[in-house]
Amino acid sequence: MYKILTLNNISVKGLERLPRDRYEISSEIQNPDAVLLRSANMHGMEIPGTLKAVGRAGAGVNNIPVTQMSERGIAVFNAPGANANAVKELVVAAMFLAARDICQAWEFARHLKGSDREINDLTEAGKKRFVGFELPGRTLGVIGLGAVGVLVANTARAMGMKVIGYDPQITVRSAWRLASDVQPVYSVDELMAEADMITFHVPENDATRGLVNAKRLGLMREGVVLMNFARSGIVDEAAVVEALSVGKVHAYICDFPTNTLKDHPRCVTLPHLGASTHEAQDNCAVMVADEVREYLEAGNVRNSVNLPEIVLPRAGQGDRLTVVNANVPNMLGQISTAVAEASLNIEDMYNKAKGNLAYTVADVEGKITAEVVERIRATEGVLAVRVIE
Ligand SMILES: NC(=O)C1=CN([C@@H]2O[C@H](COP(=O)(O)OP(=O)(O)OC[C@H]3O[C@@H](n4cnc5c(N)ncnc54)[C@H](O)[C@@H]3O)[C@@H](O)[C@H]2O)C=CC1
Ligand SMILES: O=C(O)CCC(=O)C(=O)O
Repeated sequence: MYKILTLNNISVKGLERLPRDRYEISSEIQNPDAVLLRSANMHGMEIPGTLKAVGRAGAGVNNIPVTQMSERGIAVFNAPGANANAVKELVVAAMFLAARDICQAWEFARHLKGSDREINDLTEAGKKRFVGFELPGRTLGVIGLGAVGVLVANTARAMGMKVIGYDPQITVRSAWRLASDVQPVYSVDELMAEADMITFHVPENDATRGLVNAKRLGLMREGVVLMNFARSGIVDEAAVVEALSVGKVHAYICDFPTNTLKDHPRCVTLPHLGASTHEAQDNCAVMVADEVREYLEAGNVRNSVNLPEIVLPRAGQGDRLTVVNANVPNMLGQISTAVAEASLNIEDMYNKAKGNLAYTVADVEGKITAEVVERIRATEGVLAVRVIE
């Protein structure tokens, strides 16, 4: 029986992928084989010695101590693209919220007092405060052209906007999907200087933290609109509030309320709703549950952020050995020697590296003994060993 610890509510559609005769799932389980979560913060959490996999039902993994997981040979999975449409739709909504001052106008209307005639008079007198602008012809800058950024860029093009994009590590898959008339720029500064509206779709990491700061705000056009549905840390909030207060930034719409932002009249903060649609929750949960199940039951790796992609069809009737190890020389030699010296023939084998880690899957003829496992486990650089019958 595999034990799954959930740290957030995971859609039932996803949990249904883990059959109850093989999986015990609870938010309080001890000694879990895997953790499933959404935005729960795993930093500082005691990592159970039994843990083999972490499944993030979403895109961003900055709430997971990935380095620490890698050091223990624990696979971390996510659900790339599974919530991208949900985020895109909210970003498109944000563009209209900002262009037409919809939240501010609604707030004005909600506070009107008097008879309906008086309210009508106040409405007609007050509406000039909310004259907006239209999107066609405006320039949208998209930083990060991955699953979300590509959808946002393509939709903005379809709405008649000029779109410029920056992503020095764009994948071939994203490049294929991106509308051909989205124009690339080659630096963040260039994008910031040329856009009327800017949207961020990058992970939060050392390279993107503080991406928007006072210096960069100085490069932007007067009355620029900023939208952040990526992570709060990529924006220096104090600098943005200052720029909002002097009118340099027309509006900041984001998914991350803080005390600095939530009451500012030109800032709209939503409660991290980007992925909060039934469809996205189902998509993410199904994708990540399938990935974790395939890893636990077959040792195959799909969509891991720290292990290489390895999907090896099962060869023969014998055991499958899986080893996570440091990506250093002679690991494969030592693993296969341990197997060979136990007189086990390897029928099929796959080894691949990703960053600091390497992963090996080997199907052998016959049973792998506890002695072989212990020998491999004791090898310097080996982080995790499993035998799948
Ligand atoms: N508000 C919400 O509920 C959600 C927020 N997110 C956030 O949005 C981020 C992006 O999501 P996806 O598009 O699904 O991820 P993705 O991994 O498909 O795309 C991220 C893109 O950013 C690019 N990138 C990385 N560093 C960059 C840099 N320094 N400058 C420019 N581009 C850079 C990558 O090359 C990649 O193409 C996630 O990491 C997550 O933090 C994602 C989904 C939901
Ligand atoms: O699960 C959620 O609601 C948050 C989604 C998110 O932030 C992500 O996928 O990176």
